[in-house]
Amino acid sequence: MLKRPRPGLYAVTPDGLETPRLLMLAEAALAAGIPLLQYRDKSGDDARRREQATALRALCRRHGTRLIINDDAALAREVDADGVHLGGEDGDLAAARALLGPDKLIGTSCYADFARTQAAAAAGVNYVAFGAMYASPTKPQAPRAPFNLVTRARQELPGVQVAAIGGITLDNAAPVIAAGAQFIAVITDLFEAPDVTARAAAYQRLFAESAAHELS
Ligand SMILES: Cc1ncc(COP(=O)(O)OP(=O)(O)O)c(N)n1
Ligand SMILES: Cc1ncsc1CCOP(=O)(O)O
Ligand SMILES: [Mg+2]
Repeated sequence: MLKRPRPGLYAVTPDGLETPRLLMLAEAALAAGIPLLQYRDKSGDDARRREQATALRALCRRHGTRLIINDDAALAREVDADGVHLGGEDGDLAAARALLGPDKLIGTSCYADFARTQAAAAAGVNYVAFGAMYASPTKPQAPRAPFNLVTRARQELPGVQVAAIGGITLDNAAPVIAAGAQFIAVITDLFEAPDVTARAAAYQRLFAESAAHELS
């Protein structure tokens, strides 16, 4: 059976980078021992996406981090990634499961919509993502999601893991984790940090601290 990724930072790559810079930034984040990395490139350049996804696949394997491909189940299958992330307009969840099989991760955006969350859980996704939690520099128009959706999903859908995204920074992540988010998905605050490895490690420490809190 598919092992669930441990809670932690879910690094999402900035859009439109040249391959050397993409790999340098990804490697810096992976060096902190994060559970998940998403390749998110909206360029529509299929050859470049295939080349970059393949290179990230090798990098992630070396670091023991799961690689998730944004938007594109066929590319996830082609490069043997660990899974795919699909938003509301990115294709059918059941079709992605049929294509990828039972051992790959499928995550989906649920925005601020709990009915969509329940339907996604019934369709067999591995994780749901809520957001934007805060105003996002990457997606300023993204609608905001209340923290209580995160808590509700944890309580009502224990078979599904919960991610949160949108405007998250090291300074505002703690309440999102306290609400129950198992994955904190970050672009700007991670990849624009002066030291990406140190920033990723600081996010990882937030999860370690919250786990220690739960035990005490
Ligand atoms: C972890 C995570 N959550 C949400 C999204 C957003 O997906 P989507 O709504 O399809 O928007 P794009 O990222 O494709 O622009 C995500 N990518 N990852
Ligand atoms: C892809 C996506 N979906 C909702 S907000 C967002 C962007 C997250 O990026 P940032 O961490 O820079 O706010
Ligand atoms: Mg999408």
